[in-house]
Amino acid sequence: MTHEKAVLVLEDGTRFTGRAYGARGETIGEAVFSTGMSGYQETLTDPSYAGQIVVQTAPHIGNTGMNPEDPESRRIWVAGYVVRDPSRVVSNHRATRSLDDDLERDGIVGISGIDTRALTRRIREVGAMRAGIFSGELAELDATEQLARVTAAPEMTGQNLSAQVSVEAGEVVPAEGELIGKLAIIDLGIKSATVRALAERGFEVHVLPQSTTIDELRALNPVAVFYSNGPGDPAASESHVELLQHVLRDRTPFFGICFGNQLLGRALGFGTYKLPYGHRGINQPVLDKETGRIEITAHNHGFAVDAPLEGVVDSPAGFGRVEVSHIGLNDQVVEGLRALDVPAFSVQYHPEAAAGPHDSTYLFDRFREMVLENLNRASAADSEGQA
Ligand SMILES: NC(=O)CC[C@H](N)C(=O)O
Repeated sequence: MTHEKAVLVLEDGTRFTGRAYGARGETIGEAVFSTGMSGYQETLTDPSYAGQIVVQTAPHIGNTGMNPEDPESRRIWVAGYVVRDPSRVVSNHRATRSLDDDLERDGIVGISGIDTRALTRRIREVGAMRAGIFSGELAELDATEQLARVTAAPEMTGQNLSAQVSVEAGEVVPAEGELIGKLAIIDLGIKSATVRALAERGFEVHVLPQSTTIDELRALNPVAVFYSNGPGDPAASESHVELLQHVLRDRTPFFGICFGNQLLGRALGFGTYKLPYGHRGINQPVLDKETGRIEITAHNHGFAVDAPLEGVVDSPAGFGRVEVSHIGLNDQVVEGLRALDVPAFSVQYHPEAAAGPHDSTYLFDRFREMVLENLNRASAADSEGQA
């Protein structure tokens, strides 16, 4: 355990002095808190956290180390990491490394030993803010200069971060069991648990770069298109919204998760807005309006779709009727959308869990059913055409 000093500075001027943790140096990002008691490996490797300094409200992190099975992507993506009391001992039969090893390997500047409860309350009162962590020599930098560096950084609103996290070239994951067909995933920051859940349901999964064009997509001729979770502001992702509008016009079945839900909302003509401090954790109650069932779900979002919670409305962009399918019960936020005249739906939360409860895996089955129905309808129309 080091006693080297580190400082965390919020853009409202609040300062916390603690110990250096992970890599040394300086990092600036949006400070957000995650209430997950477990699953730090999945949180850290979720590309949706790019650009964010993650504060863990659970005080003791690192106990189970890092293992080769649980990463959600190829690296740690958080811009910075805040832990009250990092575990000094790694104790788990699956662990091959410590959390500290990976934080250092990926150059993640962190801070420990600060009052994470006070910090979380500050974020909850003021809202998500830009923050900086300074350690090594930079911990001694003048406080005014530290604050100036924080406020000079861009805010999360307006940022398009997809290119930073997406694959550069397409990757194919074979289907398990009976093959349904090719599924095109637009990789905006996909997690490996999502790819697995889709491959397990018979899709040959094509993970495509975020820059994929509609001509490239049509050339692949997929049975369906999927938009992943990912970092950044959905309002800054115009090219992905336009691509999705082509997909909807082609009537290719569509499913989206998290960022994918926000982009479906925008493609249908709704707005998106920034939540005061977002939802990040693994025990968020969500109502499925269709069944009346309440699911406990995994969340990680700072933005949300602005659509009427009740009733069926016309898509402002002309894609027919739409309804909000799921509602977050803590604060009545849109947690899912369903189009009634084109084969498309999405959820704002994480049915793939990783980490989190598995209440919502039925959504992958719903998607599979929708794709199969669409294929049956197309082949029935074909044989009618031949008769
Ligand atoms: N996990 C996600 O896909 C996050 C989506 C978006 N970046 C948000 O913060 O709301």
